[in-house]
Amino acid sequence: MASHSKEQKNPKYGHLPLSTSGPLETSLTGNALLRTPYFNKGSAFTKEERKIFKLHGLLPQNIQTLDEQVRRAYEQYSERANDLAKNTFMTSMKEQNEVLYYRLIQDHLKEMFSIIYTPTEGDAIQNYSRLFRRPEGCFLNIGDIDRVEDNIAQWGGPDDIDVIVVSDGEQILGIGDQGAGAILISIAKLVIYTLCAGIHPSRTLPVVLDCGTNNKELLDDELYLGLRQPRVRGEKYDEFVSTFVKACKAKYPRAYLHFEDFGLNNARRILDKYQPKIPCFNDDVQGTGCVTLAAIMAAFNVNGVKWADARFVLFGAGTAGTGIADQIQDAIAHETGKSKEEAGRQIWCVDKPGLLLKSKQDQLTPAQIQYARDDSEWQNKEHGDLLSVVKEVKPNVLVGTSTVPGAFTKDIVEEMAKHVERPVIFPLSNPTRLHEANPQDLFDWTNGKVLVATGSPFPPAEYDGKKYEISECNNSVTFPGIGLGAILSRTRLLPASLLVAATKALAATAPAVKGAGAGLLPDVTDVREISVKIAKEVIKASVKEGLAMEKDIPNDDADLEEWIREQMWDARYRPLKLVGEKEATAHGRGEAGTSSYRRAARF
Ligand SMILES: NC(=O)c1ccc[n+]([C@@H]2O[C@H](COP(=O)([O-])OP(=O)(O)OC[C@H]3O[C@@H](n4cnc5c(N)ncnc54)[C@H](O)[C@@H]3O)[C@@H](O)[C@H]2O)c1
Ligand SMILES: O=C(O)C[C@H](O)C(=O)O
Ligand SMILES: [Mg+2]
Repeated sequence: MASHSKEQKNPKYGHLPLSTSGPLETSLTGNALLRTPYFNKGSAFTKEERKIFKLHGLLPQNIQTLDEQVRRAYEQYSERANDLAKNTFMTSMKEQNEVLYYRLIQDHLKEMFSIIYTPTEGDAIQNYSRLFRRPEGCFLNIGDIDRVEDNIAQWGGPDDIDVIVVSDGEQILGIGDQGAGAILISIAKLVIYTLCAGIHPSRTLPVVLDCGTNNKELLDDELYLGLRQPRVRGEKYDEFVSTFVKACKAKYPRAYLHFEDFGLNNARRILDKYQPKIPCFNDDVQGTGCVTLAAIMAAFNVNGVKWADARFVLFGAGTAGTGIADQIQDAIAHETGKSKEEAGRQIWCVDKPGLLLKSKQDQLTPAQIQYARDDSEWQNKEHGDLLSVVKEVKPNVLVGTSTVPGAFTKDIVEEMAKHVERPVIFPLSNPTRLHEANPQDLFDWTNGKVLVATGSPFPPAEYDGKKYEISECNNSVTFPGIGLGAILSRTRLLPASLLVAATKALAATAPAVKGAGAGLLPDVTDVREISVKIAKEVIKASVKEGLAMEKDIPNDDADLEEWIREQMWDARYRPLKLVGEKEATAHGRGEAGTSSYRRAARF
């Protein structure tokens, strides 16, 4: 056992273990208790609880186990006609009984991951205003900046929130501007934090920054729920983001801030501004970079390519593409001792106008500029399209974050396979229909030589009578563990060194070396254990950098892992303890903000 005590030593920054065992305290009874998803056990309330919490007459007589409830719920789920209907079923389940919701997913993780997350969540986001039944999360209005702090404050006291996921909805997956529907990406990412890293579900806060939308379909839709106006940009936008960040810092000083699916012109800029000031993370830039780098490391272990010689072509040099480029550049520099500038010369970025060139610098974003090539290298060489670049560069690795479906054509892939023995090809654009290539085609076009990973889940490919697992190279493999490490160490900042530690921890778990047919990255069913490993390395790196505010972190590796596991929330019913009656609040999170609810939520 880890040697920490359960007392709160320093209420502001010191030790506050996220214990997840023992009774939950609540003042709710009767219908109010049944309607509070965090406490509701439905038919699983025990005889004793039914008496104490005044539930007689409100439930059928038979008392059931969580397993029995899961069986029934799974039958209901299975009867839904399509993936989107399954997604909405799961949303209702979450609104009724949180433990049952998470247990149901945990027991059918492989099957349900794509329903509650990418790609089906993308469809739910596109249909947000049509499928809407009940609000969840915090909706901030750019027209009402003065209210931001009050709005944020509604989720409890300074110790009550561990992680905030925020999106402004401008670039949701590869489906563009989804306005207020972006609240669902914040919610989905938080579900993954809980599911994959045991982050306590009541200590999370999903937020959408509603800045308007430029999506004409939404603006024309009379049922659209967000601000019906063009996106606000410029100073007002920056003031909105900055007010939001300040409010988070003021109200929840211990919370870790995760930015998701911001537009190309804002994602990197916002990260660069806040990364030196608060513990924050941009999932599309950094999470994607970490998981892709780990997958490349795994691929190099299989095909024996050396970092010093490797050539990379990145197609779609936007938020994710340049995030990946940065991680690759750092890895080359670290592995070979080359300068960053030299390392960058092994990376070729292709975007809409073709290869990024220095002569076009004024059209490039600051994140792209460092990868722009000297025009002199390309005189008399074709560089306007991906095939020409592949012909010249002869890359070992080709990554797609372009949102252009089918962009990795047979010609391009065959050209790549002519020059390298085992091409590494990652079509990463989500959702599924936007992938640059289908993994089965990649196997067929390369005579089974390709090493592949994809942004969304795919079934195994088959070649020459053999099955090949297709690993999901999605930031969901990394961000939960990074968040867990950041939260438990209460890291003051999240600099690159902590992300390097996370990437190495993930790469060390790669199964591909174990034999042909295995994927490059671990399977989603192993993700909780992988999150422990990632969190452990993030925590150690935070301590090493002098950034950890948590004082009670065990030194010994085994103790540290145990300490992490102990604080991970798990979907099971805990005994309830009545502590003085009150009514539930309207927003359905229980008595958020009152001490009894919060005590209950933590202990
Ligand atoms: N697998 C993952 O974990 C993961 C993570 C983040 C993003 N993504 C996916 O990557 C894609 C891009 O996301 P983003 O946030 O970087 O978006 P973005 O808008 O910031 O970047 C997209 C880039 O692709 C370029 N592009 C568009 N059309 C092109 C074309 N015809 N040729 C070449 N380049 C073209 C754009 O100019 C832009 O630079 C999305 O589909 C997203 O779902 C996947
Ligand atoms: O949300 C995902 O599935 C991954 C990534 O953050 C994306 O924007 O595509
Ligand atoms: Mg994203």
